[in-house]
Amino acid sequence: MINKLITKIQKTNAPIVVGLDPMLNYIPKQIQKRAFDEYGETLEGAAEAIWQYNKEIVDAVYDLIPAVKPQIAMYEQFGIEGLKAFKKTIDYCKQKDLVVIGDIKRGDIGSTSEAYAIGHLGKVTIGSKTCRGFDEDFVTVNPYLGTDGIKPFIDVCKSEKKGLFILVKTSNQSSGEFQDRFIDGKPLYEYVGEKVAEWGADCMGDSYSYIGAVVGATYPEMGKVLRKVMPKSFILVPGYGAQGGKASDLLPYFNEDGLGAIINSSRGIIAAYKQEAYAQFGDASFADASRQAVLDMIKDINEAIGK
Ligand SMILES: O=C(O)c1cc(=O)[nH]c(=O)n1[C@@H]1O[C@H](COP(=O)(O)O)[C@@H](O)[C@H]1O
Repeated sequence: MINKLITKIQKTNAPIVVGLDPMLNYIPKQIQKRAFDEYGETLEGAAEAIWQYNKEIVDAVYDLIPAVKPQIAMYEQFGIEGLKAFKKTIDYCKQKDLVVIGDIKRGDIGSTSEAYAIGHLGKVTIGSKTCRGFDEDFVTVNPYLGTDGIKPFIDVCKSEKKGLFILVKTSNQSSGEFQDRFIDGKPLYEYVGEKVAEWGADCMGDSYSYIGAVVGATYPEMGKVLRKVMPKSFILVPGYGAQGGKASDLLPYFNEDGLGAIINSSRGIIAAYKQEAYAQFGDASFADASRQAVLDMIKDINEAIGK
């Protein structure tokens, strides 16, 4: 799947991923009304609204981008109905030939991680049959539990030809509380980066490992260091746009081959129509605003990285 991701990035000339993080208050009133008229102001109604919203956005942008990243929390808040919308979104994006990164941030003791890995990337055995649960192409994983919490995910990736993005340095304000702690002269995030490189070494695609990392756009100095610590790992870079990350800071996340990073924007794309810069589109053309925001993001990033 890492090879597909790279081929798609090259084809679209867009090292970006659109985050499908639907909150009800981003969804235009006309879509909410249609869903609520049919299903009431219920979990089902909300799930229908987020699915319809996602579908319109995906239809408007799929030809421009290599990948999407649905964040499961946005769906889980609506319980089982929300998870059904999560699955529908994954399947629809795969039909459109997009690479799907399930942002699930899981990680637990080995046996539990194995169940997460099976549910999201692999197949579960039921009697004489095997069935697929969510079936994303990549997932995000939290490495706090160490190697035995990560290994089941890697094993499933090996057999399924899928991939991971492991949290190394997150984009949020408090990420330094633990991640920047110095241990024997080195920050913790560097140890985690070294581990990602080690885990990824025997998981190579054609040019990059399918064991990648997450490094926030909001910490470019650390991004620069981590790029060198994990030269063969693709880096998923959230924090551009809504969290203040700037294109001009992103060059160090890329390797000299012009590859190695994929920049995420969620709110900045899916709720673009609410921003002043795209206000002319209005509620009715929210998906066109998202398309324009994707075009602007691609231009912004490619200019900054000299492409
Ligand atoms: O793993 C992630 O994607 C992630 C890691 C991180 O360090 N920071 C971060 O913001 N994210 C996710 O990236 C998305 C960012 O959304 P926006 O700030 O709206 O672009 C959300 O889905 C976050 O959960």
